[in-house]
Amino acid sequence: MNYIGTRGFREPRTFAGALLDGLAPDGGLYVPETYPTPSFDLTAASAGDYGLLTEKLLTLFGVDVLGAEAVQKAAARTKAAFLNDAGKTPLVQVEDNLWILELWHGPTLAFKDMAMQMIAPLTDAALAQTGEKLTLVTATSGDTGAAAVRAFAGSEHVKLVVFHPLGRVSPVQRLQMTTVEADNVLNIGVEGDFDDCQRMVKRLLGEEELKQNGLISSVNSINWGRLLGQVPYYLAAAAASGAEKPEFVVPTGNFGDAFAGWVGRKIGGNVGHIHAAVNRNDALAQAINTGHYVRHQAVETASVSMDVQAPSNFERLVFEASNRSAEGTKGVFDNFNATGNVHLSGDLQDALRAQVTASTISEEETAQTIKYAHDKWGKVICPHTAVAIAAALKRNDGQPIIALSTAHAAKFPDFVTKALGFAPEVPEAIQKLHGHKETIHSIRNDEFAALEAVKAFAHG
Ligand SMILES: N[C@@H](CCOP(=O)(O)O)C(=O)O
Repeated sequence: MNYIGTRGFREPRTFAGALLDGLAPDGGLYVPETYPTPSFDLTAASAGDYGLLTEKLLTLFGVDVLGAEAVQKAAARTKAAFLNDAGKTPLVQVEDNLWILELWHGPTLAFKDMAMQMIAPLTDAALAQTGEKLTLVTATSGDTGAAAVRAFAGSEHVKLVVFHPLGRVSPVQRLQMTTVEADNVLNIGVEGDFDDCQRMVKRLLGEEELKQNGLISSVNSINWGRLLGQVPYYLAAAAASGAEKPEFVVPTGNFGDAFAGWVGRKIGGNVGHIHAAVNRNDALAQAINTGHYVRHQAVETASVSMDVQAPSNFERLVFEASNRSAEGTKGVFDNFNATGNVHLSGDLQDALRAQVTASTISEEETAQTIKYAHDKWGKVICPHTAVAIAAALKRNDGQPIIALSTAHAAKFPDFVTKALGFAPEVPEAIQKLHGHKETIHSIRNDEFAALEAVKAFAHG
């Protein structure tokens, strides 16, 4: 199993190569050369042990180049982050045809833990093979950074740099990143928004100066390894629901999670339609629904981790929807990067909509849905989950729907308290964050400043 780039890069890369590159050298995103066909029954496999399902999937996607031991360790760690306190698939049925998949039982109380806990040991194994050191640069609107810091803090061969938009992640998310004392972690606060941070990361990945000092990659969902860690839970949830091809409604920022669901369906899993639910930062939904892909300044919302206006994984969807046209994909994203305003062809629009649909949820609807979920089902949900459930309730036509619940409500206490009239219960993992020293290195919104900060840290 080899990987190729969405913009034409065709030198075969193994999984280990794609993991340690992050982005393809021409700026494209890695995808499998062809999607594998499992020789095992995906539905039956996922009804059983989540660790075993993950092991099989990782092997199917060529992760076994890193050895069976690394695959087993990675699968065991993602399983620990996935299962609920009772050791079960965290799928909760709230209506006849509506389930909530609670993906926040990992150490930082967000769905990012599953993939991050999985790729940390895989990264160690890949580095053990090459004997090299690695700097990971990562952009976050809150949850990715916290999960990455947790997974990589103290790692011997990895230095981790996390860029977050200053003042634009929740206080809990910030504390999860900035109170971890580890010499191999640098938290950078950028005077900008998430899209600025993500642009910096992509730029840094191509910096020759940094490459001279060792490998450089990212643990954002631009990295195929990150995305792969999010495929198993679609299969496990579909199996646990007992429904035939349930639709998944995914709260969406960088579009990695929704694309992972798409992959689950592509390889023949019991995964039905994928619907992306976005907040007011809805460039993705506008692109899919109107054909206009326009870059806007991100606005601040309650579902802060979804404040993304240039979702990286839209590129993978465009690549697949255009019958894997690297030329067409490159054209769309070169144009978007240069002008911030692209009109997608009618054929491409149709093809995109055949793969994924999308809708926008307002702040008011988000607050109302938090209240509704509590009053109707006794569930206290976070604003991101509320965006998904609001979209799911609008789509509910009697078809089975699984809405993804991506974070614990206590990570966003202010908005949830306002919506409910009382504060969500605070788990011990969050209580423990208070009273520690925070370390943040602030920079202006400037790529040169980002390069200087990473160089000083990576070379130090
Ligand atoms: N929602 C994210 C933004 C980065 O997304 P990723 O899936 O590409 O890591 C966050 O919480 O940081």
